[in-house]
Formats: sequence, C-alpha cells, structure tokens
Amino acid sequence: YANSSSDALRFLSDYNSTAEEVFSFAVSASWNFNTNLTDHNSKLQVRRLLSLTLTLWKLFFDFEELKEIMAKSRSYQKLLFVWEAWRNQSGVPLKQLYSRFVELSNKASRADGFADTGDDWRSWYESETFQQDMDKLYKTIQPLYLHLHAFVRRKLYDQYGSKYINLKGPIPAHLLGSMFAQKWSNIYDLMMPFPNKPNLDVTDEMVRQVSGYNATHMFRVAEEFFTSLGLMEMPKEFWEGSMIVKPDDRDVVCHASAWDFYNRKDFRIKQCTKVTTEDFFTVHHEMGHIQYFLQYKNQPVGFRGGANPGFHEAIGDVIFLSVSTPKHLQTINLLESGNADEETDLNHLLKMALDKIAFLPSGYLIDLWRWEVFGGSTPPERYNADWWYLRTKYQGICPPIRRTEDDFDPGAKFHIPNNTPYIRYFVSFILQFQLHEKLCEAANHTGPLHTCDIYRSKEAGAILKKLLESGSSRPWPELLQEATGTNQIDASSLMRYFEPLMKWLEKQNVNETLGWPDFMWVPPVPE
Ligand SMILES: O=C(CCC(O)(O)[C@H](Cc1ccccc1)NC(=O)c1ccccc1)N[C@@H](Cc1c[nH]c2ccccc12)C(=O)O
Ligand SMILES: [Zn+2]
Repeated sequence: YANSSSDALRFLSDYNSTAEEVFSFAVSASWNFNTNLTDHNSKLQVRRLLSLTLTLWKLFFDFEELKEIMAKSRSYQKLLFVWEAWRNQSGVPLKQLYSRFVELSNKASRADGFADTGDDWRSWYESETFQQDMDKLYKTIQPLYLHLHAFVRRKLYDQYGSKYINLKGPIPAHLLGSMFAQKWSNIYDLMMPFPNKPNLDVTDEMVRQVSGYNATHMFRVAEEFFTSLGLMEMPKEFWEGSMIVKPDDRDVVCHASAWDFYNRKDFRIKQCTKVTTEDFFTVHHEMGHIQYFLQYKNQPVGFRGGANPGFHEAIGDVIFLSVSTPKHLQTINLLESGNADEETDLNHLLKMALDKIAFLPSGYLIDLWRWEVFGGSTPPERYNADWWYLRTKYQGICPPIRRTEDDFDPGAKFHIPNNTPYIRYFVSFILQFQLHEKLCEAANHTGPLHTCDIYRSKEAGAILKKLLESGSSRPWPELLQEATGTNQIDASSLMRYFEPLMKWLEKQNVNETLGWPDFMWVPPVPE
C-alpha cells in the first residue's frame, strides 16, 4: 500500500511538471496567434475553424467600430444597417461549418462518456439538477426583468414612436445600445430617471482629465483596488507581456481575455482598451481572472481553475460593484460630488440594472440554445428559428428585419465560433451579488447594499483570498459556504441590491403591460 501511494504521488508530481510544460507551449502558441493573426501563426494552430472564422472577420467590418456605432447612434436605419451587416459577414459564413463542428464535438464528448457536449459542459457544476437550478434562478429574477423591460420599452417608444415600438410587443433588437442587446447602459441617456443629476457615465471625465486616463492608468487604478484589499499586485511579467491596446500594425482578436501560461510566472491580459467606462469595467473583469490565477498558481495544474466557471467570471465584477458607486468614483476623482442623494442613487441603480439585469436572460438563453443543439432537439434546419424563439421568449426582443435559415445569428456572437461556454456568465451575475453582500458585511458597511464600497477592507480581502487560493481543489458548494454562509447560488442578494429600483419601477409601470403578449409582432422594415 505504501508503495502504491508513493508511486501515485510520484506519478502526480511527474504529471504536474509535464502538464505545465505542455500547457505552457500550447498557451504560448495560442497567445501568438491571437495577438498576431497571420497565416503563419494560424498554421501552428490546430483550431483551423477559429483561424478561418477570424480570417473572414478580418476581411470586412471591424467589429470594434460597429460596436461603437451601436452604442452611440440613435438613428433607427443606421443601427439596422450595422446590425444586419455584422450578422451577414460573421454569422452566415459559419452556418455549414457549425453543424459539422457540433457532430465532431459530440463525438469527442461521447468518447469521454458524456451524452453530448452540453452534458460535458454542465458536468463542471457538479449538480444533478443543474438545468432545473438555473431555470429556478431565472424565474426568481424575471419579475425585475419584466419591470425593467417595460420601462425601457416606454422610453424607446418616446424616442422612436409607435411605428417601430409596440407597447405590448417585443423590442426591436438593434435599439438597445449593443450588438446583442445584452448590455443596455449605452442608452442610459434615454433612460435617466433624474437627468439633471451628475452623469454617472464617467467616460468624458476620464478623457478630459489632465493626467490623461490612458489604458495603462486604467490598469494601474484597477490593480490598486485589488492591493487595497491585501490581494496581489500584477507581477512585472504581466506589464511586460500583456497587450492592453490594439496594435496599429497587425490584426488581433480584440475580444478581451486573460491568460495563464501555467508556468507560475507569466500572466497576461489581451484587450483593445479604449478610455471608456465600459472598458474600465472590462479591465476589472479581466484583472479578476488574473487575480484568480495568481492566488491559485501553486495548486497542482488540475486545480488551477475557478471553483466552478461562474466563480472565475465573478471576481472582477464583484470589485467593479464597489468601483462603480458614486462614492468610489469620487474617491478616484472621476465624479465631483460623491455625496449620493436619493436621486443620484436611483440613477446609479438604474444604470447598474441596464447592465446587470438586462444581461440575465441573454446569459441564460445562449447555452439553452447550445444545449439543445448539442442534444439534437434543435437540428441544423432550425438553428436560427430556435435562436429567435428563445431570444423573444426570454429577452422580449425581436429581429428588426425578417430572418431565415440562411442566416445564422448565434454565429455573430464571439462565444459561439470561439466555442466558449456561456452559462458561466449567468451564474456569475447572480453569484457576484452574494459575494458582494458578504464582503460588504465584512467591511462593516451600513446602509443600502448598492452604496457599498469595500475599498481598502482587509477583512473583505481575506475572504476573497481564501476563496481564490483554493482554485478548483474543493467542491464549489463547500467554498461558497465558507465564503458566504450558504452553499447555493441564490438570487436573493441581487434582489435585495435592486429592491429600491424595483419599488420605483413598479410605480413608473403602473399602467404598462408587463411582458410582450403580442409575441409574434415585428416592426415594419423602413423603406
Ligand atoms: O466575454 C466576456 C469577457 C471575456 C472573458 O474574460 O470572459 C474571456 C472570454 C474568453 C474565453 C475563452 C477564450 C477567449 C476569451 N474569458 C477569459 O479570458 C477567461 C480566462 C481564464 C478563465 C476563464 C475565462 N464577457 C461576456 C459576458 C459579459 C461580462 N460582462 C458583460 C457586460 C456586458 C455584456 C456582456 C458581458 C461577453 O462579453 O459576452
Ligand atoms: Zn471573463
């Protein structure tokens, strides 16, 4: 017995060092490709699908520019042009490839003993009832989503008129400020409850600042929040190796990502950072991944992951829940008056809901669709129809122009061609409020949860550190229990955070129709 256990330990330590070398080589090759999209680098890549997709994408519109137009334009026709152009160039070419990809992916998952790839991906959450758990979570937050949806639809009705907005129907998908109608804070200016209060979108202030908010400064400010909690600073290799602005001499994958090179030294972020509030948020999101890498770097390779994938996505967002408060924005002098009066508070809560609540149905449905595709209940000839059924059922949005099966709208969303699972973000958006509530208690916060800023709280930092250094070495319910006192993903913290907004929306919507009973309605196509 003694021999076998020492053999086992030797095997594991050999495996670990070998795995580190193999992983490190693979990650380096992938980094080189993602930060320099040339054919040479793609030949090093077994992921021909990705390189083919990216080659297609390189040929046409630059997604970053289209994203900016979707955020800023208030022209119905212009938004429609951009919305359709992106789907024609990114989604349509992928359709045939995707059904073949599904077959191959399922084959690989079945070889590992799973029913299909959806079954494989769900297994990471170690719950026999995972799909039901997610559906229950969704139903908990749905009342809040319906009120936000009704309020936003009314404001869009005021802006675009009765021709394009049906107050009992779904909202045309291209009017919500982002390419996939997942993040509505770019139309916050149309939604502000109290327009004459300080503008909480601090982009202008960041650009105006004499010290010049540039990408490096944004990363340094984010880093300082983590170290204020007693967490780790970014190592020098991070600053040497990261790509934090889009290079002007080559094509890169601009979708932000964080990289662990599995050598306990190299950790990087790749982000085409612009000086905007949105990118300031993404800097924190990505740095949350890096902090996780740093905290679990001495775990065996097999345990270098989030407690479950939702935890990895939540860490940076938890920090940003504090950063985005008027009080903290004033602390880092991005806002003059931090003394949040009632009205500024409500403005802030609505802006947070336009990101966090608006996102939830889309964070849920993307893998609902993919699980049905991998599971076979959605065959290739119904990919687009089922996608739009789920988009209308859960998000209450509709396509601004007719869609057919020649289109492949899911393929326009990065995570589908990149084959990155998505339910992790839905889990994260619920979990981050549980963690925030607990960290605020540890930081001796008093007052409403949405005004809490854990900045400089070593007690809060200690709870986070204990969670992060465990990696995936123990079951996530145990780690969640130790960090928050409950062992379940639970939306009650989120509902408490937004309670003042829910009360306000219920008053605003007293005469509105909640939901979209005219389920099949679509807007006229502008002549
Ligand atoms: O994709 C991202 C951020 C990118 C990422 O940090 O999650 C990145 C995605 C990725 C995965 C795999 C390869 C390439 C990119 N994930 C990571 O970098 C990462 C690194 C280590 C562990 C886990 C994830 N956010 C999602 C969801 C999301 C978060 N906040 C949002 C706000 C508004 C709208 C969407 C979002 C999105 O944009 O749809
Ligand atoms: Zn992430």
